Amino acid sequence: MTAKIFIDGEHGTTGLQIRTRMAGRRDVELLSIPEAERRNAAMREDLLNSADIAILCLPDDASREAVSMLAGNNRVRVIDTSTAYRVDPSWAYGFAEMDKAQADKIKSARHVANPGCYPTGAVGLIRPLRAAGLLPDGYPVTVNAVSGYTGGGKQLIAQMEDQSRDDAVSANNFLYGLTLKHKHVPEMKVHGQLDRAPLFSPSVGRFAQGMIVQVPLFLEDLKDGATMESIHATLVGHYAGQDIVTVVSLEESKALPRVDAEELVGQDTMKLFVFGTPGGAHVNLVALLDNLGKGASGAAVQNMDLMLSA
Ligand SMILES: NC(=O)C1=CN([C@@H]2O[C@H](COP(=O)(O)OP(=O)(O)OC[C@H]3O[C@@H](n4cnc5c(N)ncnc54)[C@H](OP(=O)(O)O)[C@@H]3O)[C@@H](O)[C@H]2O)C=CC1
Ligand SMILES: CC(=O)N[C@@H](CCC(=O)OP(=O)(O)O)C(=O)O
Repeated sequence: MTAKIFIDGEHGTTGLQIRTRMAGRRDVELLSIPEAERRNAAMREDLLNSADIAILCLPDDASREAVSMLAGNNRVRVIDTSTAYRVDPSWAYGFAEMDKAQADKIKSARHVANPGCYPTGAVGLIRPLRAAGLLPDGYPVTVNAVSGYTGGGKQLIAQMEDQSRDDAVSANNFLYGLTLKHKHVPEMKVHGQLDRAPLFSPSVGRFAQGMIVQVPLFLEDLKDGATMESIHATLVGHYAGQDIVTVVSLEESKALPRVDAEELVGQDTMKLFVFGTPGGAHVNLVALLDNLGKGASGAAVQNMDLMLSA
């Protein structure tokens, strides 16, 4: 049977990338809204209610509005790519590799919240260490990251690419979220299973897609005896049995002169690294992904496929 999919926000950055990934597929029929009508509420409501799965690629408020347009409809399933429902316990968190039970939760869910790009990296690094008891209660977790500028959607893309605009950004690399209240902090805390909110400092570089997320750790403040090797082995064990999140071997990581934020552009996978020196005092956990791949559109398609496989 062909599943009817409506991408609300299909003409935006995330929506377009989902459409590209669906091209040529025979198992799905895309319901589409003309670009000029993208904000036509009556048309959107009609299309949303006609879909088997609605994928929302909208700002938070518009996502909430779309969900309210489906009130009373018990049939349509929803994947929301915004921040609106990511810590809502009645929504399944759409990070299938997060733990062994998550893929089945997504398969059977009516409502799936697609993770944020930065939390995909941060939760991917932190959660296995919390689950294994290596990262103790009270540990002050910090998360530093750089994203390609498509992470900021159409607005930031225009500011970075069109220098004639009044609000053009000329910087090649800038820090933001300087109040340390970024909207991804609650999501990192809840799904990273942290008891303290992490300190999160994001930045943007002058490249379209790609992302590096870093979680540096002091070994002496982890569970007694934690080493670079035991942390690496914990990550390897956690991600065994699937091929979307890979943990790079310590040998391979040791030989790397640098990590390129754009390495996984166009791919829907994520790589995790453990950097440091054997016997040293510190490790740096690093996640590498495409903000629009495993960080958004790739993950949404992965979640859709899980839901369709139920
Ligand atoms: N870009 C990324 O890397 C990631 C994005 N996300 C999330 O995905 C969602 C979409 O982001 P992104 O694609 O980057 O954003 P864009 O700004 O590129 O696209 C958003 C789209 O939604 C449309 N839209 C806005 N308001 C409404 C409304 N009230 N009714 C109907 N359509 C509306 C916009 O139309 P218009 O052109 O008229 O504004 C635009 O087409 C956001 O919640 C974002 O946070 C999640 C992870 C990563
Ligand atoms: C570079 C940039 O601006 N990135 C976005 C996050 C992109 C993302 O993950 O989006 P949502 O969580 O909104 O879905 C930001 O920091 O707000």
